[in-house]
Amino acid sequence: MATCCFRACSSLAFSASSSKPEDSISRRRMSCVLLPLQRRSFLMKSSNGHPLNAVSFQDGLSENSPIEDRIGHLSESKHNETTISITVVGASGDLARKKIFPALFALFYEDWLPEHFTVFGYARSKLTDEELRNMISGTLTCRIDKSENCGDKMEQFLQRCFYHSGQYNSEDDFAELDKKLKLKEEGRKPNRLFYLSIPPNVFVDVVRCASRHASSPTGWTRVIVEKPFGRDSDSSAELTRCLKQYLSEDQIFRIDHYLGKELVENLSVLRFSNLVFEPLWSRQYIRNVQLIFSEDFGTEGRGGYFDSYGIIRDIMQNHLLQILALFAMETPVSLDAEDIRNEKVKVLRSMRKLQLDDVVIGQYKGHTKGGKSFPGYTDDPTVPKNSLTPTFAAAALFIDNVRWDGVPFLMKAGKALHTRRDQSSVQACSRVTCISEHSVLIWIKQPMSSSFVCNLMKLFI
Ligand SMILES: NC(=O)C1=CN([C@@H]2O[C@H](COP(=O)(O)OP(=O)(O)OC[C@H]3O[C@@H](n4cnc5c(N)ncnc54)[C@H](OP(=O)(O)O)[C@@H]3O)[C@@H](O)[C@H]2O)C=CC1
Ligand SMILES: O=C1O[C@H](COP(=O)(O)O)[C@@H](O)[C@H](O)[C@H]1O
Repeated sequence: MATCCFRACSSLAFSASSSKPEDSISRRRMSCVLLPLQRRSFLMKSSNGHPLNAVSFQDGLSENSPIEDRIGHLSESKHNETTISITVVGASGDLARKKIFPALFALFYEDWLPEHFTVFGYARSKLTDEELRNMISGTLTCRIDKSENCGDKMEQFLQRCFYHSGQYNSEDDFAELDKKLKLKEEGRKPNRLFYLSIPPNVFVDVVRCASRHASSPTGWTRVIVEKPFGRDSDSSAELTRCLKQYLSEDQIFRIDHYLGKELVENLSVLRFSNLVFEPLWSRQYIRNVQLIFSEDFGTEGRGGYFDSYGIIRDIMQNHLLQILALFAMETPVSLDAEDIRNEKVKVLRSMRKLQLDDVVIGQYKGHTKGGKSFPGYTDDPTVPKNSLTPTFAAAALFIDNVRWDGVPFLMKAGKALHTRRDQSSVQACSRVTCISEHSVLIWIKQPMSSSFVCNLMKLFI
């Protein structure tokens, strides 16, 4: 169940980041969303069994009234109503700005948030509510099918966004956040969601502080955790152990947003629902598989997170490995999340231990092109000058099973490369018929309509 929600949530949250109108959020995918927030029907129940009733949004007493008065007064009339408070922790950062706030706006625009909800940004940076709104308003787009009243809707959404500055390990700061949340919740039964858009080394601090001082007293409390989940197996296990001191497993939603890319979601359907592909999907016809992540911009101020992890932990170990597993797995018993996960695990367990000789790493340097200068990785002020963190890596991986024996899975990932960012692709090339370069080319970042190119002539020669 949790996996289903996490996949759906990631698709929902991140499909909102594109500015292309054809990327409209599909209602099909929304039907399995992490936040069961459909305003009109509210048939789904939250994890603690409370229904998410429709609520009305009224301001109640004036801002100047004491908090207790406001809450006390309102709770008489609203104690049966439910509200949701979404706190984006790390609100000043790249992910929050580019993807999370736009995704929340898209939900709001499409009426998928309950009538009463509040969004809080939380980070150490000192910002006012207005500064947060200015920051995020630049990334909100009306890329949804109909863009009527978009400006009004943006304004309404921004008015529901607030900011609280605090340290990630300060219980006092989270207690202050709790007071502000209560004020906005106005006596309604609150459900609270914390989206951890921060480097993993502060996950546990935040979860400790939030669960002790800012969890919902009567509704559910859930936490979305971003990858990477630790630096290695030991730290990943330790992270899970620590999180579980404060949360039960069904409160934790782990996200890999590449699973939400439309084509990644459709990879299983492509394979298992099209009889033409499945017989060709093996060492017999596929010479190699390439998974390429290529961005034409660098860290741009994200060194605080990136430098401790590097490109392998940022992209390869999670996004690309997830795609590899989906690409290579055997037919699952069903397309249910658990069944797919079981098949993916089998692929990962069949993988040969990576040899150093099969890996290349690098770091981008500054250069000048056409009179314009491009900074190197260590020119980024958030990166230590002597950093050796890789920003590029390429590796040849092998799966030692009957289907894939001897077929290299080539992974490449890099920041600040020459190629444009929409050139991530999965390539498969027929062993027998690879006259030109590609037999099957799957674009991950492109909209569905132009993202799958299949040269049937070559496949069937
Ligand atoms: N950027 C993206 O596109 C994606 C990112 N992610 C994941 O999201 C998480 C955040 O990524 P992103 O937003 O890019 O990262 P950022 O570097 O932008 O960091 C987010 C915020 O965390 C705080 N921060 C940064 N470095 C540190 C540090 N060393 N210690 C404590 N706080 C710090 C900063 O806020 P302040 O100083 O104000 O407290 C910053 O604004 C990561 O786990 C990443 O893997 C996942 C998918 C996509
Ligand atoms: O997880 C991450 O992904 C982004 C790229 O995501 P995309 O959806 O825009 O392709 C990457 O820039 C970032 O470094 C990484 O943390």
